[in-house]
Amino acid sequence: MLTPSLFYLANLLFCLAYMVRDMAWLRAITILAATSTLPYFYFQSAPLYSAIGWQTAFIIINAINLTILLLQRRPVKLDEQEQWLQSTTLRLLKPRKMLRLLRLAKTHEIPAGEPLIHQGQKLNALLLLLSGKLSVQVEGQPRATLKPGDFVGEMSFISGQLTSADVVADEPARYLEWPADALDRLYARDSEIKDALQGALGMDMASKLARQAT
Ligand SMILES: Nc1ncnc2c1ncn2[C@@H]1O[C@@H]2COP(=O)(O)O[C@H]2[C@H]1O
Repeated sequence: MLTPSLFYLANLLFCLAYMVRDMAWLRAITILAATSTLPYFYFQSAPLYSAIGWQTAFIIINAINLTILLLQRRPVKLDEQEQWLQSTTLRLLKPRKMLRLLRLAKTHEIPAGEPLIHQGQKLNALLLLLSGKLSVQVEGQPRATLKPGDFVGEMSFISGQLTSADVVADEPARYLEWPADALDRLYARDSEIKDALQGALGMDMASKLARQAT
């Protein structure tokens, strides 16, 4: 009597699993449901080993995927600089995605007075200023000042054209540099990062326009 009831319960659990939208819950309930079928198959007049084998395979597959999902959902630890980026320029990216993006970047430092970008060059990179101050000049005329958290070289990165201005360090500066081809490869692999980074670039340009208007 107990085993048919367990089998009935297992099927109800399968129904519930197919109703939930969260993948971790779906897998957890499926494991429970599949486990509940095992006594029913075992305590038949002749144990149904083939059914037991298949249910065990489903349990193992779901358990492996559930473990991977839960590991991916662990909270991530961010250092001070990462926390700052997460609350400012890269806030559209989830922390784990942001770390994935940051792993592709190299950090550079330049002294005051040093040029970072020459007008008309093929930059093939996207930069993000971490500290210091940069001035943007066209034909020697000042156009804008860039502060920590601003992207640099984003115009040529987006358009694929040559750089639109000279960019010079007003004070010692530290910045991140992503090679454009590494970002292209990441874009192809992870559309969530692509959408979030494109959103961040849009917000960056909007804030530069707003600064220019004041
Ligand atoms: N008017 C502006 N305001 C702010 N930043 C600018 C301006 N013009 C150019 N830049 C920056 O200077 C960079 C020069 O290279 P890019 O054209 O790739 O990207 C440009 C921007 O990052």
